[in-house]
Amino acid sequence: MTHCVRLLLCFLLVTTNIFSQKEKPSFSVVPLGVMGGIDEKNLSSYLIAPSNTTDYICLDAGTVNAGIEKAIEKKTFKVSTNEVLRKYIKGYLISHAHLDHVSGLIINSPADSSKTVYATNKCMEMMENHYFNDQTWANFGDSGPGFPLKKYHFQTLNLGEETALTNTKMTVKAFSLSHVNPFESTAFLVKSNNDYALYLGDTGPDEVEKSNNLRDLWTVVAPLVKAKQLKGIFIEVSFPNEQPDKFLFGHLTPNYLMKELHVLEELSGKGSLENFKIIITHLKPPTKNIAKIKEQLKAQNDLGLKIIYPEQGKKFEL
Ligand SMILES: Nc1ncnc2c1ncn2[C@@H]1O[C@@H]2COP(=O)(O)O[C@H]2[C@H]1O
Repeated sequence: MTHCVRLLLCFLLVTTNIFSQKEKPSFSVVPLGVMGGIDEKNLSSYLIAPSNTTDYICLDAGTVNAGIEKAIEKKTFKVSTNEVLRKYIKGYLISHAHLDHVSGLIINSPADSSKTVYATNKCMEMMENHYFNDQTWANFGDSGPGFPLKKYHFQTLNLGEETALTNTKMTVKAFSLSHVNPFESTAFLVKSNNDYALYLGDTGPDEVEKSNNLRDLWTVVAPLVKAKQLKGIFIEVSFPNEQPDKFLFGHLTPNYLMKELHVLEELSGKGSLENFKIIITHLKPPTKNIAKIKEQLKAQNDLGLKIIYPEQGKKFEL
């Protein structure tokens, strides 16, 4: 073998290795529901697991059963609906107690297996007092009113504290969001090995909510963006830019999303969001508004974001 050929082989080996390392995914995501209303078969709910495992945590649970069925139809899962529900889903992280984020959990609870439901204090109180209260629904939890059936362990998350997600190798940290101040929603920073995914429940922009919650969150995750450890951000855009601030109801538009992500970029460094994966959640019907949101985001994407529109039942990697 000539010297040149040896050099070429070395170069190929090194570059293939670099590229394969760079592209190695950390998380598998299966959206069970992606819309911000009104279709009850397709409301906010995202399964996330370390890549190549079926140890999923469900981020919000607006739609569960219909989403699993769609995933089976799309050949994402090759087992029964019951097996996905009972065995693959190891727990639920609930961002806030609005019905479009919890109705799937409530309706599926009689058929579910024993697992943990994680939420911050106020959200947990609302779920206990208004849903799993032995009146509007049987109390499948292990605390709260009536006769707790103890199927679910209700685990309250302390803000900013790293908490293990039982039966997975992932952990989570919760951060407060504002969804029509003073009503709170939550962002979840999920960790697997040394990589992270950030999921935001419904949120308004700081400017409209008169809050620092998003700036505080960007400050926490900016070093992870810089270090390329944050693999993607799930964030909502509910309305097109034409929606007046007074009718935002604690949500974002393309203008406000881009404003917020510019704050993140200021903190993480110029160019740091190029090709960064932003998964757009909670698009609200009608269809013409959704088309408008997509056009506006495309036109306003001056950060070079890789914008992803998740599809119900279709798996993707981060
Ligand atoms: N004051 C209001 N008037 C009309 N609709 C509202 C009002 N507050 C909330 N909503 C709607 O109720 C929905 C509840 O879920 P969302 O936060 O996704 O979006 C909210 C709005 O679409």
